[in-house]
Amino acid sequence: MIHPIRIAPSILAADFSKLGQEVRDVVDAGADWVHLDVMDGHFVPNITFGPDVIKSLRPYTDATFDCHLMIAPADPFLEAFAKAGCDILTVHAEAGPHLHRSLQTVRALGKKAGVSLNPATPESTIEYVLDAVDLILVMTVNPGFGGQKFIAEMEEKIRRIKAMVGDRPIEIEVDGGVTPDTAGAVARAGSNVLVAGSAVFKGGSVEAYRGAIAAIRAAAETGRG
Ligand SMILES: O=C(CO)[C@@H](O)[C@H](O)COP(=O)(O)O
Repeated sequence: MIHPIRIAPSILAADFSKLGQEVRDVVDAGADWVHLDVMDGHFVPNITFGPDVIKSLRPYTDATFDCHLMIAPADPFLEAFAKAGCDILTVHAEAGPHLHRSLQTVRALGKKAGVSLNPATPESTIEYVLDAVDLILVMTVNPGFGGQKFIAEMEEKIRRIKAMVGDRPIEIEVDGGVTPDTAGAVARAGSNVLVAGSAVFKGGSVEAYRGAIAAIRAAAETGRG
């Protein structure tokens, strides 16, 4: 199944003193989804925000809230994130022993279920949950921080995941070091959702966001074509 290219700016790189306005601006600038990086200081060595902050951002846009839960355990918090207004809830394959149950819980809450893989985690880890997922998030950096270098070896992993997914209607997302320079390669490998934090927000204005999103989209669409 061919999904459209979607650009999902990560607000991890936005100005946290005016997050609501940043969310509105980045959607006005052409973002398809808003990517929300939830970090717990335990699963990853950084802390960001939780469901209350996401709930406070919800009125700023109707765009899809793509929530990447870098927390362990995730299960006790899934309902709170669903109620906060997340549309997609992505849990890490490494975050708990009962991945299939976590994914089932997300769908039972009426949300799209995503699974994420750290760079060192092989794609075989998710072979038996493919029918329980709507999205696979391939980390192209080690999670925890923005502004890191894209790990080029992940292109092969994306290709393998794309082949494994086959005709299933699963979106393949990449996250970490995505810029106009790397977008073509990840789209060619088979991903259609591109998360970008610093490459989008570094400009600091709506016009700069618009230019960065357009450049990433053009590179991805050209790379795919
Ligand atoms: O989940 C993460 C980091 O853990 C990402 O969403 C980053 O925030 C992407 O940032 P850039 O590499 O695009 O700056």
